[in-house]
Amino acid sequence: MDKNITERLRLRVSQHFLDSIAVKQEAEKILPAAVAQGVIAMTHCLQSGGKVMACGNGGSAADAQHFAAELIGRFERERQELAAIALTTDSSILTAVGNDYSYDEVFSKQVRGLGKPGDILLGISTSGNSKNVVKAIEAAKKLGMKIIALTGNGGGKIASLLDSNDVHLCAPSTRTARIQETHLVLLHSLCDGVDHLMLD
Ligand SMILES: O=C(CO)[C@@H](O)[C@H](O)[C@H](O)[C@H](O)COP(=O)(O)O
Ligand SMILES: [Zn+2]
Repeated sequence: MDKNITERLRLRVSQHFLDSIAVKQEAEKILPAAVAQGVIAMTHCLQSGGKVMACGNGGSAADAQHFAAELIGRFERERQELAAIALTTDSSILTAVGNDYSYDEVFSKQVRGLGKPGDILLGISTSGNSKNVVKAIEAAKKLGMKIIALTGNGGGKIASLLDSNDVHLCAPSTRTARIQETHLVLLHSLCDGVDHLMLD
């Protein structure tokens, strides 16, 4: 392998780490209090018989699934199963609703089908503008659900839909990869906080 290529790639990787660290350091200054609000809301919802529904596209779909797995399975410690579902996993629902209605409706129809007042919608969008997440939030709010939104890029359209009952965790970056990396820390912080309130 050409030494120049190796060196160029090594520098790019170093820069990814440095950029990711910088966004996380900025996030640490502005987001912990809002995460605490999210933890309290989620714990209250779960202990009152409610559930958390999570959605997002692409990497954020993976994040939604990752989060639901840690509530149903476990995070770092053993505890009871917690009611969480990712709205990104049923390919029959996703293809039928996408085909018969619109891809914009794939999450909102599940929210209307499964959601109850007191449940939480965890909506994840790095741009804050994905229409299917926006419509899911609109549907959830109509049902009396609370929203925990993970966004970036200033929050996009999603920011304008949220009110003081909701929790907005906006990663301070415009770059999708950096926002997603910060979202993972936020999701693990939510898991850790719920475990802390339930187990300690
Ligand atoms: O994971 C990545 C890029 O890192 C992509 O798959 C990305 O998630 C997709 O482009 C999504 O469709 C972006 O949607 P959003 O985060 O803006 O709502
Ligand atoms: Zn995890």
